[in-house]
Amino acid sequence: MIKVRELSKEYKIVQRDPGLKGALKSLFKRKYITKEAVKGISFDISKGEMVGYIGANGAGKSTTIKMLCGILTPTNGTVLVNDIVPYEDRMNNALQIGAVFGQRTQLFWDIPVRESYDLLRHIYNIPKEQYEETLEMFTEVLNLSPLLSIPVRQLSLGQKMRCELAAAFLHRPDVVYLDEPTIGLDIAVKVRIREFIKEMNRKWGTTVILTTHDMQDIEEICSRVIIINEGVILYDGDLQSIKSKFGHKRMIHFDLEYDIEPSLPKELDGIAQITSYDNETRKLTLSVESKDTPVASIISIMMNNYKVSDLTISDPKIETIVEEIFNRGL
Ligand SMILES: Nc1ncnc2c1ncn2[C@@H]1O[C@H](COP(=O)(O)OP(=O)(O)OP(=O)(O)O)[C@@H](O)[C@H]1O
Repeated sequence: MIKVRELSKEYKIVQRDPGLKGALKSLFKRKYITKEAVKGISFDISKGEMVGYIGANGAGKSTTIKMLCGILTPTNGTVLVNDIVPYEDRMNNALQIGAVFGQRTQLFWDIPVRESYDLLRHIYNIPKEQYEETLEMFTEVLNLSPLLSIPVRQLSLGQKMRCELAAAFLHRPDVVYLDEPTIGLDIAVKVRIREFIKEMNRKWGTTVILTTHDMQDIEEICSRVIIINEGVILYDGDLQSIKSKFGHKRMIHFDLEYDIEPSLPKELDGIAQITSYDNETRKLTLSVESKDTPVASIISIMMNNYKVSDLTISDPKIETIVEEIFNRGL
């Protein structure tokens, strides 16, 4: 369904000397540097797959998604989505895809949500009966009824995101691209959104490509992940193998009572690593291999060495896993 071959994208960035002189100079003589954001990547995605497209900030995720959507034209390589070249046939491609781009809206800012949907119905030429049936289902699953009569600008982030998702799936597209659909949302809304995406996939076999920094989104929704780093694909395969290799890691966050230059107690040499320390908030984060030493023992050693006012344990962030894959290999 989606075929990506040797896909690259270079951005040309204007270089400007500082100050007014620099600005004036650049009006007459422009200097460019080239940034290669995506470097010859290839993959296939079959109908109905739900794929997590992950990587650190600036890895090239949005650039790839924009080429898949047809918003950007590649510098080299090709994309085919259902035999359509998205950047050459944007109109027909738009009919077969839906998209949610984090903070941007595809709804009309000043009119009630229901009227935006009605406009989308006309844009996508959705048969009236199908539209009403779909909207009724979305209203129930995403709890939209209190929101439909409100203009988008008056909605909270979570309410807006639920409305955005409904808009992306309203015309029952074959493929939906979701770029950070749960960013900044509380856990209840995240759960509802994840359930909705899974339900649409079950019901209509929608292919979903999801970029997110939230590992939980990936775990709940995707069985396959593609990891990109500096424009190159590092891993393409099932999530389970990544988890069994790297899932033992835990992050332990300590709130220290006093600001001291933290160093790892000797007993934790080779077992834990300090990944960050902020001397203003006095937050210290350790990463540990929980399969080697129980987290409880590590905490107890730390408590003997530092005055700790609070602590939390979390799974590693995607960035940490990607960094580790990058450093250690697979
Ligand atoms: N319009 C642009 N002009 C110049 N450089 C750009 C442009 N858009 C992105 N880049 C650069 O290309 C690289 C990849 O950016 P991209 O937005 O694709 O990353 P990303 O993986 O989506 O990051 P994030 O997780 O922060 O959204 C970055 O170095 C970025 O600075």
